[in-house]
Amino acid sequence: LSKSPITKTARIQSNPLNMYLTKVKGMDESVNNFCSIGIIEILSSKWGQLQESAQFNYMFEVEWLIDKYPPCFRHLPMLLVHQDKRETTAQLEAETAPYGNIDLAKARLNDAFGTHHTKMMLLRYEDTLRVVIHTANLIEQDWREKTQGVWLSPLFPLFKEDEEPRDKSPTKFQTDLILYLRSYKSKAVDHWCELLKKYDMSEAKVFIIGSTPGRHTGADLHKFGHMKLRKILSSNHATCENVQANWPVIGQFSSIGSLGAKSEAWLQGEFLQSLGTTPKRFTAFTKPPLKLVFPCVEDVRNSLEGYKAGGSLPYSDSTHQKQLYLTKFLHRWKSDKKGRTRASPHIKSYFRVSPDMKQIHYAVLTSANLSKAAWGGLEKQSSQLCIRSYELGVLFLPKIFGQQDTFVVSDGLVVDGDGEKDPISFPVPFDLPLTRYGDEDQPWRWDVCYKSIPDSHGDVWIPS
Ligand SMILES: O=C(O)c1c[nH]c2c(Br)cccc2c1=O
Repeated sequence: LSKSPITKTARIQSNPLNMYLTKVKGMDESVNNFCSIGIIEILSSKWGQLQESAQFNYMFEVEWLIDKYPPCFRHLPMLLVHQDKRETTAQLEAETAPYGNIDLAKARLNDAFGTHHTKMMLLRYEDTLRVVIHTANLIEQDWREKTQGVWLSPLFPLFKEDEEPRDKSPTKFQTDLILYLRSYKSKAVDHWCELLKKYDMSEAKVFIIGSTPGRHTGADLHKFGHMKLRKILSSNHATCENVQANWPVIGQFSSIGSLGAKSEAWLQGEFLQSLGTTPKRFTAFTKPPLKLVFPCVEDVRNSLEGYKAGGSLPYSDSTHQKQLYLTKFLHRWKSDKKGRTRASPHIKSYFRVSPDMKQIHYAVLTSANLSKAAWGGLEKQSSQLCIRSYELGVLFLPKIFGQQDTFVVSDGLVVDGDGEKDPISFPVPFDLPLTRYGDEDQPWRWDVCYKSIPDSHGDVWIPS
């Protein structure tokens, strides 16, 4: 370790979590070297000879996507899984018509409030398969100047001929991913379920947190949404001696739904109950502090994209006016330590941290914004969970990664120690401690005019 007494460099394992942030165009290398990755690298031929792939997402630019694959892979079979809405289907049918190798699969929705948010790539190589769960739409602007999150699975090997295929993951990753995929009830998606079964996923160390539209009850009550998270956080996988009731829950997202007239209705009710669950039996369930991270108008105005970044932050004023209580929970998007303050957030991440913000009990990377449609709303005396959208995320628990109790928060001064015993730091996308909204700060709303102060491009924002 360095000799000089002042610079404390902690030996921290580099990236055993396989958790990345997306590269930001135009940012200096230090930003783009810290746990960063781009779509070209994800799809690179360095991982092996691709055979076929599936892209689950919400927004697609087909020509742009094809161009991100290595030329030698662009003719291979590709499945695009998208939401079953007229305009999306029409657009995709038109854009994929010229390509004979691209098939489409619809994710049926039960109602107009549901969305297919899930962002996942399934990449099958000659004798390995990779799962990528992330937060970016398959459009150029989502991968250029925003902060997005990407979890890369290991390259799962095929089971050997004489091996009995079974879920060897310590987190039941394979079982839960297939259960989620079966909910599409789609032949094309079922093809991938059959493929996934052939791979040894013992190295998958994250838990699947998926949401699928429906009213989940009985044995399914804890299979999806915030109730799945509650179930895992109450299991011994989540045992953590250090965690206390006063450890805050942090939610960070790029959109907010209608959460009810009072915070106790859902936000500080069932949602915080789930995210604040621990295996410890505290006397009564004491609500932990809740801190929310969502860009204020100034954060958007000063971003690399300027007000246009707000086009991907679809929080509506009419919704906000019904839940002004939210403002007291809100914190700004600030990421100076990672040089990402101006890279507007489209990532969604949730944490439980120590009051001094140096230890992390758990981390979630997901497509799910702060909404009941995504996480689910309990009904019928909490006997059923109503979910409207498809969402997919992964939960990181320190124990599964061989940590004693928690992940640590690296303040950037890290040396790539790869010793098994070195603590693991989680690449938290924003600065800790958090920065509260100032008295004059307002949450960004995409249907409000901002014309008194021009943005970083000299533009104003006049929503149509
Ligand atoms: O989670 C996502 O990917 C998104 C969901 N809904 C959106 C709307 Br509505 C308008 C603009 C951008 C998005 C978006 O990015």
